[in-house]
Amino acid sequence: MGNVETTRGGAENSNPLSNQNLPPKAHSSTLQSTMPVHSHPVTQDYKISRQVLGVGINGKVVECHNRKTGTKFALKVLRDVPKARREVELHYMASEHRHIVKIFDVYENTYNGVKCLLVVMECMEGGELFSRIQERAQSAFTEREGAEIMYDICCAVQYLHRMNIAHRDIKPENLLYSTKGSSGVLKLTDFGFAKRTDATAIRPLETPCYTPYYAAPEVLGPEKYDKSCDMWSIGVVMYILLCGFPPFYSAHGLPMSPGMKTRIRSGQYVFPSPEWDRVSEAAKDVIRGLLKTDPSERLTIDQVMAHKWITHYMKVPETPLFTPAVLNEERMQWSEMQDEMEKTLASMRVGNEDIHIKSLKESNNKLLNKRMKKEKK
Ligand SMILES: Nc1ncnc2c1ncn2[C@@H]1O[C@H](COP(=O)(O)OP(=O)(O)OP(=O)(O)O)[C@@H](O)[C@H]1O
Repeated sequence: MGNVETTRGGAENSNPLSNQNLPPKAHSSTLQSTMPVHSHPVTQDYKISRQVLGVGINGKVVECHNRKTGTKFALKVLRDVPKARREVELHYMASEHRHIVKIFDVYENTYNGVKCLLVVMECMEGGELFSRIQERAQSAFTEREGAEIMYDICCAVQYLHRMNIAHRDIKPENLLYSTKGSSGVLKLTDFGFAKRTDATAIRPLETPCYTPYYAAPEVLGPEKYDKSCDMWSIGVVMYILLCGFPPFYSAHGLPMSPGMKTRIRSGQYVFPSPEWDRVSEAAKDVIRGLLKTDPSERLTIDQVMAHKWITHYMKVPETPLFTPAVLNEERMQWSEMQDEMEKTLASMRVGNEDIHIKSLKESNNKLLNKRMKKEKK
């Protein structure tokens, strides 16, 4: 890290290639916001490389170079469906922030009759957050560095929440460094599950009914519920950052047990010895506030940003942490941890999609109708 400068946490707009603040070109269409979308072939402006940077469930990310400047970018290829449009739109809206991966250009091109969205992003060459900490095995990784990282992540999330956008997929794989080395900036990416939470967001015409699989969003209201999912994720990332293992292990060092999901839901976790012995009480206080099972009790991003451990991260003790060593010891279990976090995030989202559940009266289900008639008698 080591990037404590005045622009920290603020928006930046330095790239001349950016279309932001420019009106859409004559041959471009626009999405819901002012995002310009080019309809000419992406290959006119960028040379696409065979180098695959990553593959996700929604599409491939490959390396590309701007034909005029030779600058390297990452190109995400998505099938042009409404969900992808929402992803690109919300990511673009937020992409001016220093700690959010920047989108430079968007194209809508058709390949073999399939409409695609092609998103040109800054190329994140520094790898994932925890891979970088894992590489630190030889030098001490301190609580203060952990606090600085959390400050950066929280800045990005505060920016999103103030724009009424919930990310809903904050996890270690979506936190990437811009470059290798100490000048790398940590940024949040992958808006595949992001959602607008303000009243102007498009909602179904009818009042939605929510299925509370994970918690009760109707108690909190959908807006706050979506944001509270991000807060839970921040809590998990912070916990791992300070010790190297997730909060909901069956027991540190043992494989994930089937009961882990239940424990996540009931919020059972501990701060085991020796990893947590020297971690400050202030850090544990933030984690306790973030990992509350009841989303209405969980800290909001503004509350976290006001907490001394985050605000005064430069005063946090420089206690060496076990994190790099534990991450190295437990490489094998990392993918299981990722799966479990993914499943939990998914269950939180399922509880709060804009799902309209038909009333029984609207049902065309013959069996159900038969049963209702029986019950009336
Ligand atoms: N801007 C970037 N620069 C470099 N690599 C990137 C960039 N964006 C994404 N990647 C790589 O591509 C992978 C997939 O990207 P992304 O997470 O955006 O796709 P996705 O289909 O939404 O994935 P997921 O399955 O995680 O939801 C990432 O894990 C990362 O390794």
